[in-house]
Amino acid sequence: MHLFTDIHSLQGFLTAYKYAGKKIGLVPTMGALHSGHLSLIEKARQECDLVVCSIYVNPTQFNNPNDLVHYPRTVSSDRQLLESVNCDVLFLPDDQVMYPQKTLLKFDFGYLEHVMEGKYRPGHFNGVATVVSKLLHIVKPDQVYFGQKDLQQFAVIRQLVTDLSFGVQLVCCPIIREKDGLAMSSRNVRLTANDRALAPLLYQSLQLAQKWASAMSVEQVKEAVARHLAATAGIQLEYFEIVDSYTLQPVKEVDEHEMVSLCIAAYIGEIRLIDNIFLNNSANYK
Ligand SMILES: Nc1ncnc2c1ncn2[C@@H]1O[C@H](COP(=O)(O)OP(=O)(O)OP(=O)(O)O)[C@@H](O)[C@H]1O
Ligand SMILES: CC(C)(CO)[C@@H](O)C(=O)[O-]
Ligand code: BAL
Repeated sequence: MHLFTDIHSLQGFLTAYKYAGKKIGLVPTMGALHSGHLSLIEKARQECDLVVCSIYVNPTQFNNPNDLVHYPRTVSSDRQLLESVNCDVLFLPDDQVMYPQKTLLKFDFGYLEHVMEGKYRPGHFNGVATVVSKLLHIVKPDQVYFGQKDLQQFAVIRQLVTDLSFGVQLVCCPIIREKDGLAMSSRNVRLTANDRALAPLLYQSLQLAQKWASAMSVEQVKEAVARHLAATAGIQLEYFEIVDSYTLQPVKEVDEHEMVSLCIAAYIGEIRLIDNIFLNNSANYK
């Protein structure tokens, strides 16, 4: 695997592939890689001639400084994992490379960021859009791969890519889970043993809500999920929403929308985790 830490050398390397008409796939990550990330690399491996993974813990998307300081960083095992799935290129920039000056960019994603992650993590999507724009400019991939776990991020990036005519194809990959249903996440390693035992409750709540949604109103399902989680000390629900999978806006009735998702965010002890499932019609989400 080729390792690049600066933009000039990376672009020099990629030029030959672009001239030869090779298809380039980009998988942006913040490292501390797990099988969820590797599934994105593997999908890119199947569909592209050259697979580039970026690892960069992007400070501008962290609304909580404590979360940034404690974000797991495991570069040497990340490199081994990337080798194991035949990733071609690792782009590993530092803050000076990505932000040689304080960025003044401001994005406004309107209604897309007034709910859920945007509401509870002010400035988060501005930081995500900034760094994803930079990565797309730097690598100029044909395809870029993201996980459904960050569903709202995917919707924001869809808007960004169209608004700014990036001309890249977005690919949304399914959520990879632990055996007990917990969505894989880099932050899971920060859970205490007790909290790790509680964490599968998030996915269990989504599954219950999916069942309840066939017989109850949206409001009743939301209340039932809140009650279900309130019964467990150690879990603090931040939001549970039933949303249109594209606009991310809360729905009043499930039947009025072609694609609906159930989305949850909660603190398990000190650690904030998110998860979601498609309620219906999950095939071919783009
Ligand atoms: N369990 C998973 N299954 C599939 N894709 C995932 C999973 N977890 C993360 N991803 C995707 O991997 C990409 C990089 O995510 P990131 O590096 O933030 O990892 P993460 O596990 O989501 O970490 P954290 O949630 O702690 O920020 C994103 O597109 C994200 O949606
Ligand atoms: C897309 C991303 C790599 C941007 O920092 C990050 O938000 C993530 O890992 O989902
Ligand atoms: N996976 C989303 C990155 C974040 O939580 O900041």
